[in-house]
Amino acid sequence: MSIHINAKQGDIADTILLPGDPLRAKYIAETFLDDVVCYNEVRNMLGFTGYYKGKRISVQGTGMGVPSISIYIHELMEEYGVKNLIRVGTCGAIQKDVKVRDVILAQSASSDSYQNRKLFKNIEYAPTSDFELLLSSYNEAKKKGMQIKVGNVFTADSFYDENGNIEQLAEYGVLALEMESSALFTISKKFDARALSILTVSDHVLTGEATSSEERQTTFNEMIEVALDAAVPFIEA
Ligand SMILES: O=P(O)(O)O[C@H]1O[C@H](CO)[C@@H](O)[C@H]1O
Ligand SMILES: O=c1cc[nH]c(=O)[nH]1
Repeated sequence: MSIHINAKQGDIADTILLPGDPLRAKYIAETFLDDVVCYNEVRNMLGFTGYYKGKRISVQGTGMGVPSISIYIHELMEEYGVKNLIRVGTCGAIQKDVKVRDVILAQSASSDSYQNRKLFKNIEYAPTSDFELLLSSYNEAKKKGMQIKVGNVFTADSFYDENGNIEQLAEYGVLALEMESSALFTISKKFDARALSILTVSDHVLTGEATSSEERQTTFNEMIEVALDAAVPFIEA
């Protein structure tokens, strides 16, 4: 047991999907996995382990923002030995050619979070996803005929940001805003684990367009299937 996850050793697979929303974790487990066991209900941050195409995999809600995901991934890697972590989240697009419902593979994550500045002091550390997981996901998305985007995302510390510099981020190639990937990429490196974020564009920050909940469900399914199929080659048992 760890402070925020009351699973026993061995309850959590070495490969895990990480949605922000714990109910998305439940949806993924119930829709895509077989022989599912719920291993965590602490704070309702649900975690499940089951089988996908015969391979053992877990799915765990992380909550919203850098502090919340940092707690869960730290405990998953330090206490339970998790080795492959794939965030399956939503984001807001800030480029004209990135459309609502597109799926983005986050190659890297810029951020205004203070966490890495505190950690690295004067160094501008560049949080980067795992290349092998990125490549595997890209190939799976192409196999499924999806228009996948790959690039830098922005991990924002505030959802409602009065001083957000969206235009400059867009000018410098950032594709979308979300709230967890920079911490996921940074902390996973420390634990010598692989990490990637796959994000569905739920809304467009420039135009205000947003998906309906039904549409989101279908697009989420594409993202989840990419994540699961990309993860399979990395699962040992
Ligand atoms: O849909 P999730 O995975 O929670 O991701 C996005 O949605 C939340 C904000 O609404 C933030 O956590 C952001 O990163
Ligand atoms: O963090 C997020 C998620 C969706 N849309 C946004 O603008 N920000």
